[in-house]
Amino acid sequence: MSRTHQTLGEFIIENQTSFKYSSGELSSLINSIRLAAKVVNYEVNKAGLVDIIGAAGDRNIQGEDQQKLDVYANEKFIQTMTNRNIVCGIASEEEDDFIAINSQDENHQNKYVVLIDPLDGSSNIDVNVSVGTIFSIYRRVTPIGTPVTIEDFLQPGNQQVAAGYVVYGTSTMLVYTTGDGVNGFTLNPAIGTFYLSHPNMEFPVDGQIYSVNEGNYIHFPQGIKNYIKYCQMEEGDRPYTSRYIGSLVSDFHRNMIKGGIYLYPKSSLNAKGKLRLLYECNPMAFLAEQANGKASDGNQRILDIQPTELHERVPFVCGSRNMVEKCEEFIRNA
Ligand SMILES: O=P(O)(O)OC[C@H]1O[C@](O)(COP(=O)(O)O)[C@@H](O)[C@@H]1O
Ligand SMILES: [Mg+2]
Ligand SMILES: [Mg+2]
Repeated sequence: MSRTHQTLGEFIIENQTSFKYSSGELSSLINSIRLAAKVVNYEVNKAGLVDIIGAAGDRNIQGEDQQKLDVYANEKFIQTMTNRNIVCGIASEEEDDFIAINSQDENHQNKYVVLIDPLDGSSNIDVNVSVGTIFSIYRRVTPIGTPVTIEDFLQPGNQQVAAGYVVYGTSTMLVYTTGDGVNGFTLNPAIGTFYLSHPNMEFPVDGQIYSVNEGNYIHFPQGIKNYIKYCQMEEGDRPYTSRYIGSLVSDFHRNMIKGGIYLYPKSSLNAKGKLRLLYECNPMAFLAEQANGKASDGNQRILDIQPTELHERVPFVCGSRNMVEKCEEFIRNA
């Protein structure tokens, strides 16, 4: 039987040369993320049967109760990338500070740092709703063979060399970009191989879905309230459909396929919104732009924001280009 789908491994090798810094190092890094994703997927799929659901008992630096699967996924991704000696530094939602990996060893020639949200959508773990992993990759800016510093992590999103996510849903998919479009790979669990199932993914420029936690409506700025009302009005192709899974990865993935907008605005509850710039908004914004979509904080392009802290938050508006522009218009005119 001739195989119709290319494997992720074949795709990585075939496209290695189209990557301007191509030395095989980034390919090995994506491969190690692929491996860790399979290990985490195995646990996610049997969450409920094994002691992997519920709180782990600790809080992360953001004051959130860490779920057991947050901790497990964090360990697996860090372990895999460290064991394969493929990065010089890692920052994670579940780690207070960045981790330097052998970077002070002058023989250590690794150039990349990775920022990761090991388990996205933690509130959905125990209720069997899809969750994800998000990753963002940069070339270090400090000299090779010297210890990585915070500078290597606080780079604006427009300096990312690769970004992606894994969605653990009805099927498990790995979706990523190296700045040359966005491609999606589906895991065939029977043989543990990812196959190219969604080549050249693109946001439709317009959509009919809006994704926001309307439970926070009264706390939203007037511009956001006006935009939500606009989405709900009987006019033209509206009202749009409201869909909110509560896992950024899953809401983004659906909206990229069907057309839609995801909002996590600032509010009187969270002056800067909830989502983290470095390992949630920057990677999703890079993917969105590579898929002909758009991402901003309501005013400024996410990828041009200069980060100042590892776990800083920003308001997030992301999705189909025309929908994001309409939302920005409401914010400007409020
Ligand atoms: O429950 P809320 O306030 O609507 O927040 C949901 C959002 O928070 C997140 O769960 C934050 O991510 P983590 O689960 O990685 O902390 C997003 O995935 C999701 O979009
Ligand atoms: Mg998250
Ligand atoms: Mg998380």
